[in-house]
Amino acid sequence: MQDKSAPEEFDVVIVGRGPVGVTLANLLGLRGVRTLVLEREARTYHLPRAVHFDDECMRVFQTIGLAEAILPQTILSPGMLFLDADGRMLLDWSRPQTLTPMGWNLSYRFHQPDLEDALIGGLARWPHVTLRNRCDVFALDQDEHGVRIRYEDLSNGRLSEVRAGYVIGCDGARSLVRRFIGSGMDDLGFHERWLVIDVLLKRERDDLGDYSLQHCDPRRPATYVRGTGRRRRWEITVLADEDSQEVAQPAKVWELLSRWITPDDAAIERAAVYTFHSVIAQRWRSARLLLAGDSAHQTPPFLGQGMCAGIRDAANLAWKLSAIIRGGAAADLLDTYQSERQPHVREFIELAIRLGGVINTKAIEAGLAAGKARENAPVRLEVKKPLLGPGLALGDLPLAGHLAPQFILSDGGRSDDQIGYSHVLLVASAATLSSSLNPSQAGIKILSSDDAEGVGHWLREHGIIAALVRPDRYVRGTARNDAELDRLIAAITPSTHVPSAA
Ligand SMILES: O=C(O)CCc1cccc(O)c1
Repeated sequence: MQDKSAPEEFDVVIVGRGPVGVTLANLLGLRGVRTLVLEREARTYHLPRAVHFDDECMRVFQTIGLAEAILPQTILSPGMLFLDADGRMLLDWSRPQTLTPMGWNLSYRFHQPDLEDALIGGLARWPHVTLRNRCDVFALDQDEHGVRIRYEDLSNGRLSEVRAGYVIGCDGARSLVRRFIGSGMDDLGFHERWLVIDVLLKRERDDLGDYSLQHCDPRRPATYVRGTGRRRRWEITVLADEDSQEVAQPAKVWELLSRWITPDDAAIERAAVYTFHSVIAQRWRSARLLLAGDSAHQTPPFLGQGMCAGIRDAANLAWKLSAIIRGGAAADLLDTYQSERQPHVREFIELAIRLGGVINTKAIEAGLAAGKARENAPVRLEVKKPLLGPGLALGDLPLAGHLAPQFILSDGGRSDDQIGYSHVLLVASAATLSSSLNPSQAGIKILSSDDAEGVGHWLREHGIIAALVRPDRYVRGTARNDAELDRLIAAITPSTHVPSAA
């Protein structure tokens, strides 16, 4: 008979029910990992925070089977224009309106509460995933077997404890889990107060446009972002001598908005001063405690990449956790989490800071290495996706650490749906594999030109005969010849593959 006083056991406890925590919970749910999400607040925070995500994020939402639920809640972003104080275009960051190699559009705008509802709704599919709201974690004690998590149920003041193999802090900028890890923060130097104003238009205002706008007026830089439906956001710099509370008062807010809208046009949903930081935690892991999302890194918003970085953390981390918990992989697999993700997120934060420099000073050439400004023409900005940092990628091989594309299957479907959240070996023909090499025995799926014609084209384009792609869709390694293919398959030890879900 079970000892009634024994605490409940989970494989993973996630602290924080924001988009990063709940995406992670869905990924772990997919892999059969027993997961508990503990959230301090009662229900979805009803005000918007993040407003933009990219094609890679949508691919993660596809992986957890929620892209179709999320897509109707989004609008496509045509991009962002940087204008000088006289309205002349300095920098053009238009986005193609076609599908990218990820199989999705490059840029989506959304209302965060809608996204959170879809992600939280998705948890109901996993009987082994539990969400507890109004549960405030206050203590984490690690021993060699796991972590003891103590929390207060804020609805009745009752203290409870559970045990877990791992605790992931998706608990935001002021993370409690980070405090228990004892991590300091590397400061990348950008800390600015901005007034963030969300409004609901009372009537259509097509003249405001669909592009996001950066008003690079050194006197008072400002950002405009078109949201979904009638939602619009302005972010306006707070000047050095201004008081954060006073500048957020309705009269002052309307004064600042007056060049674009008046109270006849819109109602203010929220106006609050935020300090945008650029920091990265020095330690993302201490044994069984890990960080993901804003607890690990914070960026100025100018690239719209803050939440995206956290979703990437979740996609990188979940398959590694499940390989350890369900596949018997060694725990040092988790050492590759920070080493891979930190340089990647750092590159995005540094670019966002440089963009912030453009917005503040108009100094395009100083701010960006994006090409020379042509006479009377804006510089075009193209943002390249960074590479994964050092970790599992077989770095001396082509494409290692890059994202692999998603292919259209012969039956019209999408390759990620066939592959799932698993490793896959891309080969021109399954016959390429000698009988002694059997990746499927190691739980690795195989996708060939027979399944999707694009596979062969892509391999030829890069001069390779095979590519091993991880569950988070990053290329782990490739092969240019049979010897390299042998090496690639040998690298897929049972310690790092993800077993099929129960
Ligand atoms: O790329 C877009 O359309 C919006 C990105 C964004 C979101 C929020 C603030 C900001 O400065 C940029």
